[in-house]
Amino acid sequence: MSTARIFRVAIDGPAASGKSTTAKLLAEKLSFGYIDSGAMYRAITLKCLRLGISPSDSSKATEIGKIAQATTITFPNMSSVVVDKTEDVSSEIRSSTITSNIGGVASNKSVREALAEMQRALARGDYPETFEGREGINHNGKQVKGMVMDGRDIGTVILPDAELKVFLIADAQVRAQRRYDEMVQRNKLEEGETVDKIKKELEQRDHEDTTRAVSPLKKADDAVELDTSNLTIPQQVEAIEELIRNRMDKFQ
Ligand SMILES: Nc1ncnc2c1ncn2[C@@H]1O[C@H](COP(=O)(O)OP(=O)(O)O)[C@@H](O)[C@H]1O
Ligand SMILES: Nc1ccn([C@H]2C[C@H](O)[C@@H](COP(=O)(O)OP(=O)(O)O)O2)c(=O)n1
Repeated sequence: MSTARIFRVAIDGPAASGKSTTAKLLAEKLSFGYIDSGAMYRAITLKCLRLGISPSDSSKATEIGKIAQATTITFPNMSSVVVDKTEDVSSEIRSSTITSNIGGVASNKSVREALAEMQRALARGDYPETFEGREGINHNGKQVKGMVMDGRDIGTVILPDAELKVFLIADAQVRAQRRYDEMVQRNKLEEGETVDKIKKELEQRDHEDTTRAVSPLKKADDAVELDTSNLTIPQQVEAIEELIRNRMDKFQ
């Protein structure tokens, strides 16, 4: 088990506010680990759908919780997510089918407990030894001096004592336009997709995320809020990097 202290950065915020882009770039610059907690919820949603289980079926809540407990999620590098050590699901978990079905998984208490256990272990730097017999939970298989984790409840529930908490926000129209541009760029624009439709979907998901009973999205009291609406990606990375560097001076 690791004893070295790890500088933990929690980045939360609504959908498409820039969390994962910013977190990945920060992790690269600072040689920190990066954990995309949303990818874990997406991976469990994918598994349920493949098993023919509707995540919103409340009669299946216990079963879905067991699926989460029994699933191994690996991040072999910053952008890849592998389930059960065999399949790279990085691309498939980003589909609109997964996004529109994720609410049932995200509001399932036992799923959240199972994923919270993994996320905290990852943030402690207890790679793979934390889950003996379930090796495969690691981050690039190496020890790091810091960790950036992004999601909805990282600063409030998962790492309430994180060394730095950031709450990223951006105007809904701006977020929808960015997601639209991303889909065009990746050649993933689906039939009938418009900026307006994406905006409505983002707002619907923000509503679900902020109103669910378990671990709702909310800014932690001690989080630094950053509005990325009028920032470039390098600007938002620099702003957070500065916060990290200032606090790292006093860390250890
Ligand atoms: N400041 C910015 N300016 C322009 N595009 C941005 C900015 N920040 C993020 N993006 C883009 O917006 C989209 C959503 O960002 P992403 O990091 O995926 O958000 P989240 O992880 O919060 O859902 C991505 O295509 C990303 O490249
Ligand atoms: N820590 C987290 C991370 C994600 N979730 C849920 C709620 C989110 O709407 C979905 C998808 O999260 P993800 O960060 O992948 O989504 P976006 O990139 O913002 O579209 O997962 C969560 O409940 N808690």
